[in-house]
Amino acid sequence: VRPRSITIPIKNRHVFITGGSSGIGLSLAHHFASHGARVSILARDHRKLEAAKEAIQLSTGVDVSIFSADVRDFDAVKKAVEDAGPIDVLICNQGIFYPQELEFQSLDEIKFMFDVNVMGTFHLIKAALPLMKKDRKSRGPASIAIMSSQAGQVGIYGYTAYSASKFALRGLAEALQHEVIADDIHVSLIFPPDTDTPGLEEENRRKPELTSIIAGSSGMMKADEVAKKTIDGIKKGSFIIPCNIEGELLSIATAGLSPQRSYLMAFLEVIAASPVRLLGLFFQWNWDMKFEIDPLELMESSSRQKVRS
Ligand SMILES: NC(=O)C1=CN([C@@H]2O[C@H](COP(=O)(O)OP(=O)(O)OC[C@H]3O[C@@H](n4cnc5c(N)ncnc54)[C@H](OP(=O)(O)O)[C@@H]3O)[C@@H](O)[C@H]2O)C=CC1
Ligand SMILES: CCCCCCCCCCCCCCCC(=O)[C@@H](N)CO
Repeated sequence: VRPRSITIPIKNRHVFITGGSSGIGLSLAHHFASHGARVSILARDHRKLEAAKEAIQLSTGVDVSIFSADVRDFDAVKKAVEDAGPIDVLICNQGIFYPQELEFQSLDEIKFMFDVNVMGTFHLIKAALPLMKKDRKSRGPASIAIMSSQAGQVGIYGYTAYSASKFALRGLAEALQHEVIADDIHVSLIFPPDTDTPGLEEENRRKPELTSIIAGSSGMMKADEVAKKTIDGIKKGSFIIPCNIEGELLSIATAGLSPQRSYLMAFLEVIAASPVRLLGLFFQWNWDMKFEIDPLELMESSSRQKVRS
C-alpha cells in the first residue's frame, strides 16, 4: 500500500448516489448513467425520485433503480443498500444547509443538519462497507466519495453548524481511507463552491448577507460542472477533489496531512504552500473588514444610550 496512480472503472459498475433526485446528485446520476454504469439513487421523496428516474431514462435510455429512505434511519438505509446489491462506487451526497448565526439558530436545526450530513454518511458507509469489501480483489478498485463543501475547508460567517458538519466529514474520510486502503477502496472528498441547485435557491431565501458576501469570494458553478469534476476525481482515485480555481487554492492551503497519490500534486503543494498561505491571509484581512462595526453606527448607538440614561 503506497501512493500510486490508479483508475477506477465506471462502465458496468454499480454506482449508488444519495440525494440523487435533485441538484448535484441528479447531475451525477445522469453522467454515470451515460457512462454505462448501473445507477441507484436514494432520497426521501418518492415523487422526486420517480421524476428523476423518468428524466434519466429519457435522456440516456438507462433504467435507474430508486430507493426511498431517510439517511437518518439506519435500518431503512441498510435495507435499501442490501436491496440494491453490492456497490462499487458509493456517493454520499445527501446534505442540508440552513445558514444562520449560531446565536439565532435553534439547537434542533443544528442537530438536524448533523444527523443528515454526518450521521447519515456514517449510516451509509456502515451499511454498504461489508458488501463493498466482499470479493473486492476480483471486482476491481472501489470508491467511497463524500460530498463536502468549500465551507468544509474554511469556516464561514453564518455556517457555524453547516461548516462544522462538513469539517466532520473530512476527519471521517481521512481515517476511513486508512481503514479501507488494503481492500482497494479509495476515498474521495468533494469540495464545491456555491452551486446552482434547488437546494441553493431555498438556502438563498434565508442567507445572512455576510454569508453571501464571503461565499461570493469563490465563483458560482452549475451542478453539471460539479458532477463532471466529481466523476473525473473519482476515476483517478483523488482523495481531495476541488471544483474551481479558488477550490484548487483552498485545497493547497488546507492540504494538512491528507493522502496524495499524485507526485506532481504533492510537489505543487510543497512549492505553493507559503505563497498560498499569504494569499489566504489577504482573503482573511479582506473578510475582517466586512465584520468591522460602522463607526457612525457605533456613535449613534452610544448617543442613544446616553439619551436613555
Ligand atoms: N448547492 C450548493 O451550493 C452546494 C452544495 N453542496 C453539497 O452538495 C450536496 C447536494 O447539494 P444540492 O444538490 O445543492 O442539494 P439539493 O437540496 O438540491 O438536493 C438534496 C438531495 O438530498 C436529498 N436528501 C435531503 N435530506 C435527505 C435525507 N434526510 N435522507 C435522504 N436524502 C435526503 C434530497 O431529497 P429529499 O428531500 O427527497 O430527501 C435531494 O435529493 C449537499 O451535501 C450539499 O451540502 C456543497 C457545496 C455547495
Ligand atoms: C488560499 C486562497 C483561497 C481563496 C478562496 C477562498 C474562497 C472561500 C469561499 C468559500 C465559499 C463557501 C461556499 C459554500 C457553499 C455551500 O456549501 C452552500 N451553498 C450550501 O450548500
